[in-house]
Order: sequence, then structure tokens, then C-alpha cells
Amino acid sequence: MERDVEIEGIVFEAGDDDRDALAGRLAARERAVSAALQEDDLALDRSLRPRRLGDYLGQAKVKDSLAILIEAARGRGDVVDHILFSGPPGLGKTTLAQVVANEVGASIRTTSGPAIERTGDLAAILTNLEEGDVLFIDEIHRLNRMVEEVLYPALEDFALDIVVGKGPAARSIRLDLPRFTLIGATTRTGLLTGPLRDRFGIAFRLAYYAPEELAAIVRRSAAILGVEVEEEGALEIARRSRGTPRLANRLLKRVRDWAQVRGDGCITEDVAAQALSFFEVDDLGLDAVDNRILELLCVQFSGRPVGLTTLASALSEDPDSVEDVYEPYLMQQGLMVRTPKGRQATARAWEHLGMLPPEGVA
Ligand SMILES: Nc1ncnc2c1ncn2[C@@H]1O[C@H](COP(=O)(O)OP(=O)(O)OP(=O)(O)O)[C@@H](O)[C@H]1O
Ligand SMILES: [Mg+2]
Repeated sequence: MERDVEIEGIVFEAGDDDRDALAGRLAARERAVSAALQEDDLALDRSLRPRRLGDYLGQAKVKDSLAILIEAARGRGDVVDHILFSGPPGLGKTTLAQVVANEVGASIRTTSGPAIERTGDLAAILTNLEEGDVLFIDEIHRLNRMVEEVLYPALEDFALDIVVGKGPAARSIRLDLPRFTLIGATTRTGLLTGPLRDRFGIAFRLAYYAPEELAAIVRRSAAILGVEVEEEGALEIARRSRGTPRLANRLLKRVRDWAQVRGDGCITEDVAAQALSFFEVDDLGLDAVDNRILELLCVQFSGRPVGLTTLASALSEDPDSVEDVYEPYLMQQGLMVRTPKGRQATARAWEHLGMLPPEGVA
């Protein structure tokens, strides 16, 4: 039931959750082989997104812990503790939030940090919750301070403190809220304030998927899309998907198109490799921007450590997206390290570019 809320004479409309969340997401930059959500992923997301814990492949430890958490809450007849999911884009944070809601049979309300501009926006969302609901706040590190402070008592005591009136006549009243579960998602745990982080009962950090896990996801998606894929074909797509399910699904779609036009429709290892080279995804899953970063580090800066801002401006990118989007995978692949003096390419990066690493580079 959508209700509007009136505070200090201002009516706050119950927002369109999906649209708010989407607006927040689309505010993020995009690139061809980016793990960030792109518009054409949306329809695909809907059909391929796992709905139950059993369909969610990989992240075994996270799944096991969630299963216990859910089971225990169910046994006590209580709501699930507030949960924080963190990790790079496209690893399944939003999916897990929906899976948790499905598993406990709760409705989910979705919004995002940047979409909640005023405390009244949050008050409207909170007072519209029903007992046991899941409130999902994406990009929770982007909540503004004042909104965040309204959230604290809501999380701790399921209460909302509102100030009524102005000046000396102002007083605070406390409204009871239904018990709910907050699920927060963030690509940047480091940017979350301490008090907010402490109010989550449990926090999970999602790791990049192993190729075998991604291959299983590719096979599942191919089955849903009615695409024929060989074991080795799925693995080839998986290896080039930067450990990221969203990318694996997107590359599967591209390879399917290529296989349909240039082949007989079946995705073999060879077809996958040819199609992905055609789309300029190299054998490590690196795209043009990633390779440009490595080139800058090795060639332009002659292998010396480079500061984040220097690197970002050489790329004409903003430092945040270099740090969030590009670096995690390059580091995970052992192509780049962060030293106290700055970012530095590893021997593996030099070799990837077809060059001999200089002496002393590990
Ligand atoms: N474990 C998984 N098994 C199968 N498919 C998955 C899994 N995790 C994610 N996916 C697929 O990857 C897509 C992206 O996942 P999701 O939107 O949950 O990522 P996210 O972590 O929320 O990313 P962002 O940080 O950009 O919000 C989903 O649509 C889903 O189809
Ligand atoms: Mg998400």
C-alpha cells in the first residue's frame, strides 16, 4: 500500500522505487565492457536473475551464511538482521537482496542512496514499510549525512524521530516503525561511515567468481535463452568475463549473435574465442581502457609508481571510477599493485603487453 506522508506541512509522495533506483544506477558512467549496469541489461536481467538461493551459483560461503541467517530468523519468527553486501559492480548484490526477500517471502522496496535526497524522502519510505518487508538501499555509501542520521534509530529501534515545528517551539516526536530488514549494497565499503556500518547485523563482501562458477552461470543463462553452448564454449566466455556474472551474461548475448550470423548458432570454444576477439575482449577479459591503463603504467610512466590522480587524469577518467571500476580487476589479476608510492604494473602486465619487464619488477 503506497501512502504519502506529511511532515511539517510538506507532502512526501511515496516514490516509484524502481525508477529511483534506476536513476541512481544510470548516473554511473558506462563503457563497452564495463561491469556497470547498462540499459540493455535491464530486460536481460529480469529473465536471467536468479530468484532463489538454489539458482544463485557460486559465492558458496555467502550463500551458506545467508541460509543459516534466514532459517534462524524464520525459526524465531523474527525478521532477518540488517545485511550489507559489498563488492565490485555486477557480482550479484542486487540479486542477493531479492533472493533474500524471496526466501523469507517478504516484499522488497528498492531505492538508492542518491535517490533519497531529503530526510522526508526516507521518512516516507520507512513509514510505508510493512512488518517483515525488506528495504533495499543500493549505493548506500552515497546517502547524505542527514538522511543517514534518520536511518540510525530506524535500524536500531525501528523508530523514526521527526522534528515538528520550528525554532524554540520545535520538538521531536518518535514514531514506531514496523520491524523490517535493511539490505544495503555498496561498491565502496571504505566510504561507509562507521556508525552506519556498525548497524548492520552482518556484512558480506562478494568476491570475483572463478571461471568454473561463471561457466555454470553461462550455461544456466544459455538454457534460459535457448542457446546451444558447449562446455568449453561456456568456459571460454567465463574466462573473459572479469569474474563478473553481469559481464558473462552480456558476453554470452554478443557471442550468441555472432554465432548466429557467422556460424551455425552453437557456441563452441572456437566460436566464443573468435566472437570475443571480434568484440575486442582479450583473453584476460581486458578491454581497451584496461589495456590503456597498463600501457600508461609501463610505457608512458616507464614502470614507475604512479599516483591515482595522475593516472586518472592521463586516462581522462575520474579517480573514483578508476578506483572502483578498473583497478579491482587489474589487481585481482595480478597485473597491477598498489604501493605506498602509487600504482605500478607487475611483470605479468608487461608480458601481457608483449614486452619484457624491466629489471626489479616483480
Ligand atoms: N550468482 C549468480 N548466479 C547467476 N547469475 C548471477 C549471479 N550473480 C549475478 N548474476 C547475474 O548478474 C546480473 C548482475 O547482478 P546484480 O545486478 O545483482 O549485480 P550488482 O552486484 O547489484 O551490481 P551493481 O554494483 O552494478 O549494482 C544479474 O542480472 C544476474 O542475472
Ligand atoms: Mg546492483
